[in-house]
Amino acid sequence: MSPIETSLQPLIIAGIEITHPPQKYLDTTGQYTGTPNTIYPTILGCEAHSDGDVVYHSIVDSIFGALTLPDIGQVFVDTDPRWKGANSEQFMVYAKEVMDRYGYELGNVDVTLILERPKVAGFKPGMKDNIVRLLGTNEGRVNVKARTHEGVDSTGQLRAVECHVVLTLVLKA
Ligand SMILES: Nc1ccn([C@@H]2O[C@H](COP(=O)(O)O)[C@@H](O)[C@H]2O)c(=O)n1
Ligand SMILES: C[C@@]1(CO)OP(=O)(O)OP(=O)(O)OC[C@H]1O
Repeated sequence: MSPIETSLQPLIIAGIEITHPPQKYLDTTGQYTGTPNTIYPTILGCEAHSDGDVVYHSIVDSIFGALTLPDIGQVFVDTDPRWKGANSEQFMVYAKEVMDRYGYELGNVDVTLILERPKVAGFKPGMKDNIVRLLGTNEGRVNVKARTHEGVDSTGQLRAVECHVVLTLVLKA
């Protein structure tokens, strides 16, 4: 993540644009302020080749992993101009198609988003709805959690966002 003036795109998480008031951003490199360890307010954006949707990318990678397939970066190469600024929904659609083709459906999925700020509690229902829709499942099988990194390392300093996904696939009858 970085100030939106640098990222040139907003923070998109599980298909939701995370609109928010300026957050206190700690730049330990001094890249933006010229002064290391300066805290200053900024609207955050996501630096990525695509729209950088960390939740969608992590779910796609988990599906590929469960099917013992190559990872998302091998399937959607991050130098390919087709994915520049791409809406990551299409990666989810593709992963669902692959899952179907292999004869599997979602068992359940538990997403843990690690993001210091902004707070995302109000966005969780929309995130969940999008995942349910794209994986062709129901709301009893999808969980979205969030937590901070308690100020520690690049995630705690708002320069990064992390996502852990635990997912099961079930062979279709
Ligand atoms: N970006 C975030 C991070 C966390 N939350 C919610 O805040 C609660 C407390 O999180 P801690 O890491 O401080 O324990 C928890 O319920 C998270 O869901 C959030 O909304 N946005
Ligand atoms: C899907 C891709 C495509 O460029 O998205 P990126 O925005 O580069 O994001 P990342 O999750 O770092 O790597 C996966 C890429 O394959």
